Amino acid sequence: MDLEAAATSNVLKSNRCSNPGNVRIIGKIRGLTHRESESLNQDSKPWIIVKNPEENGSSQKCKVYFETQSTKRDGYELDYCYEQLEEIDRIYSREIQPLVRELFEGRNASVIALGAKGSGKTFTIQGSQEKPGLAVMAMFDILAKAKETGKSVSISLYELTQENVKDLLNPDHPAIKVLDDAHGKVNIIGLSKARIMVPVNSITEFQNMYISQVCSQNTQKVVTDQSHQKGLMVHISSDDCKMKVKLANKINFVDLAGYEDLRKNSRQGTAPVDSNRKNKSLYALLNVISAISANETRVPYRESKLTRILQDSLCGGNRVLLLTCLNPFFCQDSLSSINLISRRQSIKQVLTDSTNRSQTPAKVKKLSSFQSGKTISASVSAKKTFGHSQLHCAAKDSRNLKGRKLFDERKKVNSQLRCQSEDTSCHKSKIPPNHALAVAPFSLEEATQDTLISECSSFVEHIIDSNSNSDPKLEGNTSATTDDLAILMKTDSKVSGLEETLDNISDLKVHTQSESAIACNETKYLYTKGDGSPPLSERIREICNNLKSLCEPTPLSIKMPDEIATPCNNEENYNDNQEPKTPAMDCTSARYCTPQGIFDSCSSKLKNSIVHEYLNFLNSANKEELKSLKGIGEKRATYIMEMREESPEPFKSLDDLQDIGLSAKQIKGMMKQVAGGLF
Ligand SMILES: Nc1ncnc2c1ncn2[C@@H]1O[C@H](COP(=O)(O)OP(=O)(O)OP(=O)(O)O)[C@@H](O)[C@H]1O
Repeated sequence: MDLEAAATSNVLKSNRCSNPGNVRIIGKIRGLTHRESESLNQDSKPWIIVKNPEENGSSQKCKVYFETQSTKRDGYELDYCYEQLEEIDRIYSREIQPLVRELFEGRNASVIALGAKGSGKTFTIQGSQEKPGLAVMAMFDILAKAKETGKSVSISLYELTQENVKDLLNPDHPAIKVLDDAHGKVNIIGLSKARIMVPVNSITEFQNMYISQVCSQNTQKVVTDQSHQKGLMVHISSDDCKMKVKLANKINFVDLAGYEDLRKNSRQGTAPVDSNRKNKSLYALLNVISAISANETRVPYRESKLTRILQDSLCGGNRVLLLTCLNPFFCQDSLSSINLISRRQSIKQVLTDSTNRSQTPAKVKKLSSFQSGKTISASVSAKKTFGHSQLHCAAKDSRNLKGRKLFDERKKVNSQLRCQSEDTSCHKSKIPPNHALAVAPFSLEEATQDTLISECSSFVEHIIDSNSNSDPKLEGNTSATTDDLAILMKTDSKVSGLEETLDNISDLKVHTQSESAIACNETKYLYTKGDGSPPLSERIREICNNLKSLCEPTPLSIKMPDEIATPCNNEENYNDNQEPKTPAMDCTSARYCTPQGIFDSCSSKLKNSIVHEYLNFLNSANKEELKSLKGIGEKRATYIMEMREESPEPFKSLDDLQDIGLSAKQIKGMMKQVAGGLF
């Protein structure tokens, strides 16, 4: 493995082992402006009351209470909250200085300011020429340390408007692209740092560059009233002669767009879609942080451009500081934002506690759940605890909250296989979205077979994933290409009875020309030469049997839930070289033996296939095709096209149709129309 690949491997390795303790959530009550302090009544009570850990005594957490809180709740929990009169210098020395120190020890960091409009985010992060903000203070220290250690410092400045990234150091440059390279590492293509280094020699030079660029964009902001997020990336690099690889660490400062409560906006008549877009980066960020805190294997970095840009600073042992800025006077958006953040804070706590208490059993449970094809894991069970409350609290706005996906248990179950293939480091299923549709949009037979093939390719990706986990040589190889598969094939040595099973799959001649079928053939090759672990062969058998059962008048077998949990060291099952036998049908359950049971099983598979193809259609059809569907007119079709620009596959389950304003009843009606049209 060359050095660059080794470095990439380390990045990917660190992506996997996140430490929940690395996320710190703090608050800051904005100081008063001159005008506010002049008009302030001496007798007026403070709106926000803070009880920091030292005052709390027994508690390690800070509690924030609001004077005008309508509901009697026990305050909002944060790690710490800085009061109105506390200066930014104090936040710097307590929160940022340690991050700068760690930056030079090889740890990335992200400082993200969020909160309502006018809550002091820009003032705290960027500051002004007279009163430098946290980023400027950090730069001062970074330059001094870089001089000491002989490292070079460069910066990138960007602005995110909706999902478009703009290079502030070179505003004429076309939109920046955020892409994965062949190793699954994020590349920000076109951003000044990536093209030309922008070295920083002095703090004045930096301050001029930073404040002037961001301020010029602020002027635009007033004109367009679009949500802008501003980001500063400070890169520290050094040439390691021995490794001949330029090592770089970075600290990010992000000033998020002002948070706007969706409920308030819908009451005021603002389109929920617009508000949703404004808050999208925040929701996506919180989802990522929740997933990292929960030690999830799949972290939804792809939900927004911001999380993609920050990906290598959020993952692993890197530090994240969420700074919640609060308005000193009543502000509904401040209340909503702290509510949102503190809920994540308690999630973080729940998950950290549960992870600490049962680290080993959790791992075992996760492994066995994967082997058994179930999605039960320690983190999932922990997630249930908060997922429920999240759903409850956001019930009214669930249509608008795209970021809710991570907390939606129903979706979690429905998208079990999809989640496997969506691991950030893995490639997605290779089926082109409109492949099946190009022939016949809702061909049941093809649809069903396609789903199974897709299941098969997802499964291949998971194997690659698990191989790279278990084999240190292959660690980080999660974004396997065909070449990577070939390497895996060579390294593996034994398998039993799988070639024939896979031959059966190819005999069915399902989409032999499609990329997904190629993926299956690769799997076959992989298993033939590979170190196929017994539970995997059991899974292949299951897929094969599913295919057979769909192509024959009478199903050969019906998979019983218990069967999946076959122990992996069962030699009787796996050590034979015979053709895999169709598992005997367990007739203890009358349900699966009766014609009714068999019919039910087949129809549920067909139903899933139709849904799958329908979603594929929505994710790939052109506007005119979309408009041909019941319930989709010009407006919805346009919105779907826009959604696709932000995310290539916005519809992952039927529930996602609620994002375009369809009710559950309408969705059901649409599906009835589709299924009814077949007969
Ligand atoms: N600690 C402080 N002391 C005095 N004035 C402050 C303080 N923090 C912020 N301000 C003032 O409050 C106003 C709003 O601050 P700022 O622009 O930083 O808010 P913001 O959250 O970035 O707003 P937006 O979401 O619109 O970008 C500014 O005029 C700023 O000078």
